Amino acid sequence: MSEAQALLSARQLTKRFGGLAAVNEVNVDLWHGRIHAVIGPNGAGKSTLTNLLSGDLPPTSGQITLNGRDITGWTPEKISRNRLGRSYQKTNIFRTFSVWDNVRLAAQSRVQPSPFNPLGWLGRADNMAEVNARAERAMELAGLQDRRKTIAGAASHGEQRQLEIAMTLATEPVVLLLDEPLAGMGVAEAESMVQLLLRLKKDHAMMLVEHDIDAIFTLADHLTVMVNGQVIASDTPQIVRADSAVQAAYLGEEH
Ligand SMILES: Nc1ncnc2c1ncn2[C@@H]1O[C@H](COP(=O)(O)OP(=O)(O)OP(=O)(O)O)[C@@H](O)[C@H]1O
Repeated sequence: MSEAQALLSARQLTKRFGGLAAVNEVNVDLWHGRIHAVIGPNGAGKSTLTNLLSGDLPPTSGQITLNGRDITGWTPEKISRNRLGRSYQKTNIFRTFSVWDNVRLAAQSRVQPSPFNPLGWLGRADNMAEVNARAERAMELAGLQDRRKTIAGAASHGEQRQLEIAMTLATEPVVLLLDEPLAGMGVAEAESMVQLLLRLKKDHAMMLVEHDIDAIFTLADHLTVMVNGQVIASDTPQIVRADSAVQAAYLGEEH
């Protein structure tokens, strides 16, 4: 990979649902060590864009490359094994399991079972050691070392969001797609999540779909604004903030 190559690139990415272009010829580049935030009003196409990049939805047209390889049309599992991780807003959490067991299960998902012995990894001590080490690193990175035994469903809202991120980190992604990690958080929880995202930024290429404008201006190097499936602005947050079309369409007068 050359220095000048984005880790993840989407070109002319389009998703149609019948007559509706939910994502319309969108270009995105995610670079190592940088956070690319995506904002837009409800229905703008942010979740659809995330789903396209993670392989959860096939695009109608356009191309996605990861580390220089064309991954368009790959399954989410294959994309995940190629080091793209996304968080799924709690839907992946086993609420009756401990925080540690959730992270460990996520770490196991990276071990690819052989088609001849799908449970082969179960008896392999070296695999288990690797899985545990990966889970341990993810717990530490996400700041959950003191919550190993906490039952996930009983953890605070903020801790559950940290857990989603830890589960994503357990697959050792280099590209991270995070869907509203600050949603529903109080001031203190949001501040600690911002600090976590700043730590993660150093070693990842990140896309952040987020509504919290203050957090975006703290975190993001690049800001894309979507409206009705289209990108109406994409530049540094400072330049985007000054864009009159953006102010009219999204940010509102208070910004
Ligand atoms: N599976 C689907 N089938 C049909 N239409 C869909 C589907 N998923 C999304 N849409 C439509 O595509 C458009 C974009 O939706 P999307 O959820 O991507 O927007 P969003 O920006 O993430 O919104 P929000 O902020 O509310 O989550 C919306 O008009 C939505 O109704």
